[in-house]
Amino acid sequence: MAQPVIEAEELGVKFAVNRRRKRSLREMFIHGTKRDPNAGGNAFWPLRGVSFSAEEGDCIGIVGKNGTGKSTLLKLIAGVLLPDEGTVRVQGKVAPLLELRAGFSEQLTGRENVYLVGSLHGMTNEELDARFQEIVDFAEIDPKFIDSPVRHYSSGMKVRLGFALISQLEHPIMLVDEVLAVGDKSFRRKCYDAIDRMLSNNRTMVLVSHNENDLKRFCNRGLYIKEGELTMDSDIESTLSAYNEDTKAEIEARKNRNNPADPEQPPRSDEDDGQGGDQAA
Ligand SMILES: Nc1ncnc2c1ncn2[C@@H]1O[C@H](COP(=O)(O)OP(=O)(O)OP(=O)(O)O)[C@@H](O)[C@H]1O
Repeated sequence: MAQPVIEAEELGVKFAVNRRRKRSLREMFIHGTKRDPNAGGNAFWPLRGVSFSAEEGDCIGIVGKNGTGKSTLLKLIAGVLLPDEGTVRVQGKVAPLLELRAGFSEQLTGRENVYLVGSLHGMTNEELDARFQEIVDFAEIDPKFIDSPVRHYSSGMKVRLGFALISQLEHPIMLVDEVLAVGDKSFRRKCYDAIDRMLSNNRTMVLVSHNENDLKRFCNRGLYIKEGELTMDSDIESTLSAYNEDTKAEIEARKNRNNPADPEQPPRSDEDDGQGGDQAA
């Protein structure tokens, strides 16, 4: 039987009170060695006891409410965070499309960032020279901006340049965190084509998204993370149904709480589902 390309066992990470958590080299490179300024509250486990494995060619969608640990899971797979419990074993190189802003240095120009981040991911200068124009064209960065510091770029420009660069990597595993939500319509179409191309090469992808259409389009499997725990690992349709059911039940419960069966009480008009416009709910 083929070895899984990603294998997580009882994976957990803790954000601790007033204690410097172990940081990976990459994390230190991105954030420096400063203490986490938010490390003041109680210790908590954003993610705990997560076990799953992915085979070559799998495209796994991760769903769940905001703040339930989806991005944290991707960071653990990418090696950007180190687990406090359990293990994650990854077979092959990882192309991470997450925290692109953190990956790019604001002071450096678009060109410098492409060379720096590309080389950090193992591309040679020759490869970068050969692909540079293609990357800039894909990202639709106006040539007059490519030598400006990235801090002057819009968030869409940064994500486009990040996607254009990372999608050039031929690594067997891709981790994608919500980047499809950022680009405009025409850019999204190009991203879809690029992802289709990557998946047709039997690569493995893990995608965090709140967009049900994207999840259904690409993923064969779905993981549902609820309050830091993996509550479902199934086909994407069943996983989305379970998530949508829970969300519906939660909205109902909230409505009932805010609006108990009291004929005197007028119905509230400001209900929302608390998902900030999420489409997967
Ligand atoms: N570096 C950190 N230090 C402290 N807490 C953190 C850190 N990173 C994430 N968290 C917290 O961990 C929890 C999980 O965050 P995570 O970003 O994984 O959620 P998510 O499911 O990806 O959310 P969203 O759907 O909003 O992107 C949240 O409560 C978040 O505030």
